[in-house]
Amino acid sequence: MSSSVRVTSSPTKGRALTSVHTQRAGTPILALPPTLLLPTTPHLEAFCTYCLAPGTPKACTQCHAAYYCHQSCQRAHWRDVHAKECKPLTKMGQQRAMSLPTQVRLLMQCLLKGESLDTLRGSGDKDPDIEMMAMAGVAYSGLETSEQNVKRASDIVTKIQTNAFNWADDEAGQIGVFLEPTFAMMNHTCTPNAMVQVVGRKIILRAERDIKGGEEIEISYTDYTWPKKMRAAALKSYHFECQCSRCKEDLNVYQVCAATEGNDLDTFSLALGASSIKQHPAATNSDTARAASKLSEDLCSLMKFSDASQYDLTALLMRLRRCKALVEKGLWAVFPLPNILSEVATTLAQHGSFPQALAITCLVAVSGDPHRYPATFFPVRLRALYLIAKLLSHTAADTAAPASTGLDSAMQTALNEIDQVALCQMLLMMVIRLAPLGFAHEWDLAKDANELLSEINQLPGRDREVSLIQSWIQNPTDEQSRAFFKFAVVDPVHTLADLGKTVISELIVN
Ligand SMILES: C[S@@+](CC[C@H](N)C(=O)[O-])C[C@H]1O[C@@H](n2cnc3c(N)ncnc32)[C@H](O)[C@@H]1O
Repeated sequence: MSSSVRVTSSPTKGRALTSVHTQRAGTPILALPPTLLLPTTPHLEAFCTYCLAPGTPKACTQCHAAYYCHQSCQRAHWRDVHAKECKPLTKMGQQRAMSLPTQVRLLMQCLLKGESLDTLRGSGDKDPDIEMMAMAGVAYSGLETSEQNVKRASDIVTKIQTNAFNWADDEAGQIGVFLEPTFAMMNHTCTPNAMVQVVGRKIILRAERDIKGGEEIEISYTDYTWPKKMRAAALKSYHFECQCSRCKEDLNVYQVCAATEGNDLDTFSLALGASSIKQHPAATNSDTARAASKLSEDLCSLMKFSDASQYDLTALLMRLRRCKALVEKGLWAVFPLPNILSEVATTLAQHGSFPQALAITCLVAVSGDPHRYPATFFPVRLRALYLIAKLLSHTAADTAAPASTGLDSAMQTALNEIDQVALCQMLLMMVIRLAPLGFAHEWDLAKDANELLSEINQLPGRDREVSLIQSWIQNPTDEQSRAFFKFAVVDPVHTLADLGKTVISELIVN
């Protein structure tokens, strides 16, 4: 166990992980490889079985049920577990192996590796589903289905259910599960002080706000922006009822954001100042607050968690239209609106409608993300910054051509008035600066940002702008830097975000 944390006990939650020292918001507290890691069954073919990198990995030529992005991953996975699981998977046939529930496949890995997850606690549940999974895992692993083996396997299944966490890809969302004994000591709250971030094949525990020495480190096992009922459903397999303020008072994202302390909400934020984001009517007016929570509950079934590559614009727009009440009330941060808007932006970009995608992405980045995730370094927020930069690199060519017909005039005027190059550079520098300290070179998003930044930095004749940008990134909090950041980043993104509102109104009407 690292010297920065220790295991303590909580009167109501069992064991807990506690911070030994004060940790500043954003600091990586732990970085560990997972003990068990697997893409969930629907994602097996699209993510490397060993490192979970997205792409078109190649199947193991024996079992065709494990996929690798590179030979090095295949070799490492072979040493880790595949040497033991390949034969049983081959024996059951590709079709059955590829449709095994994720928990059964994890159980097989435990049984074949002789991993009993000793230090972890299970629920001790004995329901028929658990027994079925245990029987299947034992039989598929080639072990005798004796009472003793099935009992041991049932125990492992309940430990997996209680201690495995979701592995989230920056782009595709929750695509895998992992288990790691120190991480498994952390309890849940929907108002966490820490978060788990995936970098390469490592899991990083990062302070989400300032944590004092002796304070319990708590993470959220679900996306805490989901409405209460949806969070409760996601927590069901952990067998407890969350007693946090977000749950007890059914607070919406604006109310939680208004109560958030211990974060620098201003530096590197696209929102117009910490005080303004805390003053949203859904935080200050109880009727609007209740309406926000109610609409979120009513609309949560609209969220599909589909594969980003398969968005269907017509179906997506129908879902967006159902969110009309949220749009009309300006509740841009309330689930599922920002999630659907991000899907709409991705789909529009896939159809080549870059200006519209840009405007919507800016709207989510200024009016959704800062309220949903108050920490400026939250990966969802950094991904939006990168996307804005990427989309600007597409629209820049359109604005450069005076006879462009691809842009409507308001967008053309707005883009012409912006120094798009400086904006891109500064957004990308924010992504790199806000990556977990010491891991920027390993984190895919920061690597992509660095690559795009290197291309843009080669543009000639920009010495004056480059020197202003350099002094801003070195001293982002001094008065001059703040003014420059507002002028070069915050104001232009807000102008584009306002155009995003028009784009959405048109999409809802048409
Ligand atoms: C990943 S483990 C966390 C460590 C656990 N407390 C232990 O003693 O091993 C998850 C389990 O911790 C307990 N737990 C986590 N968060 C809780 C909370 N907010 N309230 C009550 N119990 C909680 C539940 O029993 C849950 O199934």
